[in-house]
Amino acid sequence: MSDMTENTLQRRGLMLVLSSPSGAGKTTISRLLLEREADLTLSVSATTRKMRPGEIDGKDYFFVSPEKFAEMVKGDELLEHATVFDNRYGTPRAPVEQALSNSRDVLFDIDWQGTQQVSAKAPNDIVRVFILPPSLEELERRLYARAQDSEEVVRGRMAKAADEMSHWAEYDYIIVNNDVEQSVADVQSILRAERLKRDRKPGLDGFVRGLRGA
Ligand SMILES: Nc1nc2c(ncn2[C@@H]2O[C@H](COP(=O)(O)OP(=O)(O)O)[C@@H](O)[C@H]2O)c(=O)[nH]1
Ligand SMILES: Nc1ncnc2c1ncn2[C@@H]1O[C@H](COP(=O)(O)OP(=O)(O)O)[C@@H](O)[C@H]1O
Repeated sequence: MSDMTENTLQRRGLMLVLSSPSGAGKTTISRLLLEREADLTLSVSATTRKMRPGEIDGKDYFFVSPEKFAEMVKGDELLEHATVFDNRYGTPRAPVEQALSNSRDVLFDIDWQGTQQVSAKAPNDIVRVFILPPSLEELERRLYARAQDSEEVVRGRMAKAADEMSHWAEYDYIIVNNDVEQSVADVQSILRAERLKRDRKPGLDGFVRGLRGA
């Protein structure tokens, strides 16, 4: 008789990456997802950018000096890192490894550069979702509606949007963020299906052999 305990079917945690041009709604979607998915942990990035009103150090980002960031890179403490809008961003490695080994899924809000690096390091564990705005006009409206960036910053982000969006084909799933509730439901569907994938359940072979009486 093979062991048919839940343990046999425990799956490896997966790495769910959300990318989008700035202002398309990634942060909004991520927050709702984290409220609704108990097994999902956010990877909190380190960044050298300034804190925005309402942001919390250690929750939204680890806000660090350029010197501290350079130290983290040198000490190989980051799983990936990149420069975006003149600021440096990176994913601390240790919390991600810990969450995955505890069978938790990890949510990453990182850009295409970071996605490429994580894809190269963990091709079997990564699930990549790209979020598009319904239109360029709406993207601009959302950047202004957020009202946290100056006109100059918004112009810079709009100029960067086309560049970011040129990487859409490097992602597994594409969501057009018209309606937040629909977008969150779509990401939940992706998560649900990906969690059921055969490859994520190393104990499946023994389990099925047991069912077949082999
Ligand atoms: N490669 C990488 N990109 C990151 C990381 N954290 C955030 N980003 C990206 O950096 C960009 C700017 O993020 P942010 O300053 O929060 O602006 P926002 O996207 O407008 O909210 C976004 O595209 C994020 O996805 C990270 O750890 N690594
Ligand atoms: N589907 C949507 N419809 C309308 N406004 C949205 C939608 N998704 C996000 N927003 C708004 O757009 C702005 C940018 O969203 P945010 O989540 O901060 O984007 P990002 O993290 O991609 O930069 C915020 O003011 C947010 O409330």
